[in-house]
Amino acid sequence: MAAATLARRIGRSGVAVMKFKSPPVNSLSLEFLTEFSISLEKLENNRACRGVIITSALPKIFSSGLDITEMCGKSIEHYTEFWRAVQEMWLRLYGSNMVTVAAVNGSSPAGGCLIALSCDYRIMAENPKFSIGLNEAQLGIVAPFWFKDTFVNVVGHRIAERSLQLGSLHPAPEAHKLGLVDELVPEEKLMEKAAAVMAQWLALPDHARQLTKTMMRKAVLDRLVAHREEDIKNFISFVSKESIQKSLRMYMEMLKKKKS
Ligand SMILES: CC/C=C\CC/C=C/CC(=O)SCCNC(=O)CCNC(=O)[C@H](O)C(C)(C)COP(=O)(O)OP(=O)(O)OC[C@H]1O[C@@H](n2cnc3c(N)ncnc32)[C@H](O)[C@@H]1OP(=O)(O)O
Repeated sequence: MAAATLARRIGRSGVAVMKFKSPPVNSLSLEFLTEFSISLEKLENNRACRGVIITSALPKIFSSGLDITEMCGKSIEHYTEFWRAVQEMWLRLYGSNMVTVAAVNGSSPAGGCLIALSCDYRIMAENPKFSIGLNEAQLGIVAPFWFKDTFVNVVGHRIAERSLQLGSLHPAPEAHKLGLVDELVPEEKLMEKAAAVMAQWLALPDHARQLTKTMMRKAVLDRLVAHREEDIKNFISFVSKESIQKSLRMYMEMLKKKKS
């Protein structure tokens, strides 16, 4: 597999850097999600690793979100496997005991935004051309409850409600103002800043920080664990509707037309 790549820099600092590299836009295919989850699991089980910085190896794009082609014209079995992989990735990342820092070096719509929101801290390149948000409504689809819960836990109910209903993609300065990202820095300083933030978080005893993180996130994680099969059924019934398939096809066509 060659989708998400992991530069193994778990030196004395105990910090790994994971760089997404799945051209052209780091879309989250089944293969990508599977590799990402396996990489996270390996790091989680590595006692030498206490933190991970997640970033992109591609210019201008952190991740374009779920791979829309995985949700178009496929079988029920495929939708089931795909959605389980999306859930798995989120459960691992949001529930990670490691310190997780997103160094958002490009645009990050929908599932890409979810990855950033699931980290402990988000630093974004201060380029107003880069945007981030849960734009599902713009595609005629609905962000699942656990995307919404993750968003609410970062920005609060009112901002999440407005942003979700409008399917807003916020340019970096606006995302910072809303609290969607914690800091903006010049792109060339992004990794340096991420390492500094990581060092600050790792200065605390792991057990206290981990128990606190669990306390803050457990209810939201438990909700998906308790409703996992129901959530898969919901996804299948939603994505199998002809009206939704039509919306997704039109959106893909719009992306292609935008180029020409
Ligand atoms: C009950 C619950 C039910 C449903 C919930 C489902 C939840 C879904 C969450 C999601 O994540 S949905 C995905 C949302 N993603 C987007 O809306 C992003 C769409 N992409 C873009 O806006 C742009 O591509 C970009 C800003 C990321 C990059 O722009 P640019 O650099 O100009 O590249 P292109 O637009 O030319 O794209 C290159 C190439 O990649 C294809 N592509 C882009 N995004 C996706 C994607 N998410 N999935 C699959 N393919 C994607 C695009 O069509 C181009 O393909 P070509 O064949 O024309 O080269």
